[in-house]
Amino acid sequence: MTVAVEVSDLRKRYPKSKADAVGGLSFQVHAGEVFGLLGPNGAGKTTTVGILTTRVLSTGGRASVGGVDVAADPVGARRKVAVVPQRVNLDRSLNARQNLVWHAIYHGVGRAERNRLADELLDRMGLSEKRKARIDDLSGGQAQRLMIARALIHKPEVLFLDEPSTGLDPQARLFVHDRINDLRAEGVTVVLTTHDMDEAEKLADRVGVVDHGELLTLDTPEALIKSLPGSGTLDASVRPNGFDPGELAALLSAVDGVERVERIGERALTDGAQELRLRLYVGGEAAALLGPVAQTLHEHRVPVGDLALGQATLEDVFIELTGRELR
Ligand SMILES: Nc1ncnc2c1ncn2[C@@H]1O[C@H](COP(=O)(O)OP(=O)(O)OP(=O)(O)O)[C@@H](O)[C@H]1O
Repeated sequence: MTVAVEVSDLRKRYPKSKADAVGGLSFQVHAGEVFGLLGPNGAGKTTTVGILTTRVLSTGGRASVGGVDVAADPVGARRKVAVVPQRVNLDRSLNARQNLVWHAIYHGVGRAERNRLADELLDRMGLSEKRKARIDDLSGGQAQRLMIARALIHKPEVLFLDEPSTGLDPQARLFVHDRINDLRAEGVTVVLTTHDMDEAEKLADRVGVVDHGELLTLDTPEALIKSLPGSGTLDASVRPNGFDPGELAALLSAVDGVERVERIGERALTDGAQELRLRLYVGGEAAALLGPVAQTLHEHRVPVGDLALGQATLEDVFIELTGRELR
């Protein structure tokens, strides 16, 4: 197994800051995998990617891409990587195709090759008809696809994608996901930062969760979900019938096999009554608890609108690790 990205006891403290933005982070990304870097706002993801793409200088530890130490050889490291930032940073004085060609020139790609690659990438990103478009005339999704095309034109070994589908409509999001899967099939290593847990669960081979500049966990999405206490769930929609949510949660937590209960929402029913939605995390087979849970609610005269089996998700893992507080 070849290592594409290596971060070892990496640290970054911004000038005048009292705390480390990245505080001793260590992980490896394998060549050819899609790696999800997850964490709440301010966790240190952008700073870490900034160091790996040579835009931010670290204050301790080591970081390398494609075997090149980013601090010792930033020029060499830049050849190995490409980054698709969250905000559009295309050159507005150039049209869509010219943006690709100029980027290729910057990276020393020969004339015939860069023209061929620009047309091929425009086609692959569904932008052939927009080749002469001004940047300001592109939609958010088209600009994002053009930035991915630009990133790929010098054939990077590692592609960093910062929040690749924020602000995209479902079609554009699926298109970007398909292209990420294509890149994996071609052996390009992809490091994805995202707040979208569905996206991470669907695309990433492994994910690392960071918070306060430290790595909390790293594994495949499936393994992380399995490791969650109570990875099977039961979702119950009930009319509280005088019980407050805490009392109902306590009632259901007392059912043998229920590990914890979370309130996931409420809504007003057409007759004006409130309906409470609760998620029960269970240790064993969730289906075996359908009967006991229904029985407990029935005994306490709590009407049940719906009781359904579910499965914990990466979002549950994320919340369990990083808490519910706003950042
Ligand atoms: N240029 C800077 N100067 C000072 N502090 C900074 C700077 N950039 C980031 N920080 C701080 O470093 C910490 C980590 O920020 P970073 O942007 O790396 O987090 P993040 O995980 O990418 O967050 P988000 O999900 O919101 O993009 C935060 O506390 C942030 O306020």
